[in-house]
Amino acid sequence: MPHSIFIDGEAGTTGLEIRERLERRSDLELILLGDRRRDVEARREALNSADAVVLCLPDDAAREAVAMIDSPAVRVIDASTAFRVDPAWTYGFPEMAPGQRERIATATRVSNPGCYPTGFIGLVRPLVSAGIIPAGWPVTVDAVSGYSGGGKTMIAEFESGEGAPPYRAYGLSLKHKHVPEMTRHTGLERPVLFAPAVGAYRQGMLVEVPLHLAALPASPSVEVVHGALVEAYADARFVEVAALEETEAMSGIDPEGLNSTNRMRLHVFGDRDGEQARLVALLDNLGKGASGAAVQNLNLMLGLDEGAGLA
Ligand SMILES: NC(=O)C1=CN([C@@H]2O[C@H](COP(=O)(O)OP(=O)(O)OC[C@H]3O[C@@H](n4cnc5c(N)ncnc54)[C@H](OP(=O)(O)O)[C@@H]3O)[C@@H](O)[C@H]2O)C=CC1
Ligand SMILES: CC(=O)N[C@@H](CCC(=O)OP(=O)(O)O)C(=O)O
Repeated sequence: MPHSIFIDGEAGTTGLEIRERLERRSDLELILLGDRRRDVEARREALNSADAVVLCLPDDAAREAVAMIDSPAVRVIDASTAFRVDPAWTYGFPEMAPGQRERIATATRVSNPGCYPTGFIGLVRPLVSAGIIPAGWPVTVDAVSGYSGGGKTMIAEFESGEGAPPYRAYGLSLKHKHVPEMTRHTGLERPVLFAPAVGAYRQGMLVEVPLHLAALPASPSVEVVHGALVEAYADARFVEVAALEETEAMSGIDPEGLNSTNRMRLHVFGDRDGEQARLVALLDNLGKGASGAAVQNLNLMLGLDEGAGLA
């Protein structure tokens, strides 16, 4: 019998992309509310009758939805920021650490990572674990996202034709909602300095961590940093590390390069005998950064092939 799945927020940016990935599958059956999607009683019934629910809602609405679930049998994936540093929830980044995939598979509450944190944690956590970046190190992350990262409201702003800028730096208060998540799940002790920006293109992102290698305790080379990432993701299906030869031949990197996939590619730029490196993650904010990751987690929680329905 197919597993029944309810996407709360089915008509939003993230919800629609999840729906597209699920509705062509015969092993899953979607509970769709259509015009009744804002009807609290209809949602309550769907939230309690599905085998698994994926919440694609703003934070407050996600908290309310979780409070509406009485059935202990329902498995929950939340795409919002609400539970990403909540110890009662399992962080849904299967490639993040040994054993994480298994923890997700047996969890009833999984928080789907943010798009920027997926790139940042993907780049930095293995280096902290390997002792290359000390836990107390001050770390900076710069990033640019397509405007779909801001959901329906930002899409409307950029597609209205009413003068949205080609590029906008934001997060200028240094209190972006992703900072606690980035800090917690890398093992860093100081809040990460996060400098995000949004560009006038729909989808895809670059997340970059500049490193002064010579200032780090062991003055690691570009090859040592790259080697630690290669080792961390040796068995990963959706996270890859570009070969140094490939990276060295690149003169630019397109944030749209992995759009419509659930993949993330990590790069280590810099001279092999140099003192600096630029670590850059490329991903689709709506792929591995949101909807693709949610489907990957759903597959794991239902005991299915991790990559079912994913490119
Ligand atoms: N966009 C992205 O790249 C990413 C988004 N996320 C997270 O996913 C979640 C959804 O974001 P996104 O899809 O971009 O947002 P959108 O604004 O595109 O969609 C939000 C959806 O939530 C529904 N909704 C809003 N308030 C309520 C409510 N009180 N009760 C029921 N439904 C409600 C809306 O319904 P209606 O259709 O009726 O308006 C809409 O379908 C957010 O928490 C966001 O932070 C996570 C990673 C990346
Ligand atoms: C361009 C843009 O505005 N992006 C969003 C983040 C998108 C995202 O990942 O939101 P989650 O918190 O749900 O993960 C922002 O910076 O708030």
